[in-house]
Amino acid sequence: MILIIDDDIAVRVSLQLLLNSNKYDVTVAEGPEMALRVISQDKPDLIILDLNFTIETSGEEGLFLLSKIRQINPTVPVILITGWGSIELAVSGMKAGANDFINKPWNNEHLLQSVKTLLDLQEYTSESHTRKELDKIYHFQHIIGEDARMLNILDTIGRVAATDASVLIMGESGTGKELIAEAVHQNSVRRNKPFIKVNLGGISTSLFESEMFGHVRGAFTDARFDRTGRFETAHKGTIFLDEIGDLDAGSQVKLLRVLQDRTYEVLGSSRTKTVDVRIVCATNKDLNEMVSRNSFREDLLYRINLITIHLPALRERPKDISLLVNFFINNLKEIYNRPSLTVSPTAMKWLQQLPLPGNIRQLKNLVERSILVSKKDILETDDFRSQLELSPAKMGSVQFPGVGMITLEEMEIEMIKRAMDHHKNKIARAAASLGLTRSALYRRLEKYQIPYDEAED
Ligand SMILES: Nc1ncnc2c1ncn2[C@@H]1O[C@H](COP(=O)(O)OP(=O)(O)OP(=O)(O)O)[C@@H](O)[C@H]1O
Repeated sequence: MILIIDDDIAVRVSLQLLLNSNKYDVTVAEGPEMALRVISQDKPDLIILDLNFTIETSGEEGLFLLSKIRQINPTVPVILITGWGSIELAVSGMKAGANDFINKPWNNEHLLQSVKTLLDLQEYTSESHTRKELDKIYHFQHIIGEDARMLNILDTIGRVAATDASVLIMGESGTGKELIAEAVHQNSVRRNKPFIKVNLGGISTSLFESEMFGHVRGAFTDARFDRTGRFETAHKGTIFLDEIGDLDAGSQVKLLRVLQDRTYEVLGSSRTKTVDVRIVCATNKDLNEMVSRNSFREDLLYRINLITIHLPALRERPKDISLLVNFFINNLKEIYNRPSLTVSPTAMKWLQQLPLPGNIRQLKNLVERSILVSKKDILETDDFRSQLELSPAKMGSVQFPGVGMITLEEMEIEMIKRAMDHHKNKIARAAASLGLTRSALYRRLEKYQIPYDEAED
């Protein structure tokens, strides 16, 4: 049963009709007292709460009621209804534990989609599965990983793929965000419809609208032909918004509007179009931190993060390194027609100790380059080491201090401290990442009196 809480009879009736005609049982409550009674006695499956439910109270009473609801039932999904002018109220409501918010006047399709998504999500309870079990239920063919955190992630995306919940994938560059986004689509009912990837980092502010919503001929000086926007191409399928943290403030508002109402206008045309898409976003930026710096809109964050996946860096799951290396080798064996290719156990151990700031992408490139350069069937540490030294990822993000700012010795001390810190004082790993032997690292730790624990070796 769905409980609608609103003091406006017109809202109650129209929501009730809409939900009834879509086969949902509905109970209505016009005030807090009745609402709390229904929640305690009848345990609704979902609640729709109008935050501005008494005109004089500017939403305070609604927020208070929400906190009461959460005390009685911490898990029942709550959808808030707010006016466009009170987006801050919606954000406060999300912080207080609501699951979604809809603006008035609402779009029926969007409201029904939100109701269905939240009810579907409630049905799934998490339990741990082995990789074998997951592969029996879902399609994750190209995703390698057996680390417990990866299994958890695969389990989550398998379960939520069937719903229309928005998914936000966070993780460093090269950790497999795009692969996970594709898996969400492939495991959903939308799998036979388009999967459209848009790299938001690569779209300039001036082109954002025309790229995303399309334009008609003559909409602006260079618009010589009609152009179909990405949302229209993705209709009925999934849109993957990559690098969402790179979107400027103006484009954030435009994106928010379409995610909010599922409607947009093609540039140069006054017709409003409706779109039905699943939203999956990815970023390697910390969006929460960006919200606190006011460089990312909080209401937009709440629109995209119903489900958030944090992909671990490869160095946090070193056991997956050997699985990945074998997977890449097996693929490349066929491509390069070298059936006996393999990696020596020592080389495999060495690879597992690498910090790999470029994550899986860097490992994949490293394996491919090493195979191309070495003509041997059994690849040894040196085959990989020589290629790693040429790897752009190794130097990519390094910023050196200006000449005269720091001595070579100070730089060496700093790098050793960082490596020790990064590898949690594990001497062997820190040494490998610095390109030193263990005894060479010990000598330097002694020389510079950097504290270490031999038991950690
Ligand atoms: N779990 C995995 N198993 C096998 N291959 C993987 C896995 N994760 C990533 N890869 C491969 O690593 C490369 C990088 O992955 P992907 O592009 O998905 O990363 P990303 O996190 O989206 O990177 P970026 O942030 O730079 O866009 C791809 O070639 C992908 O096929």
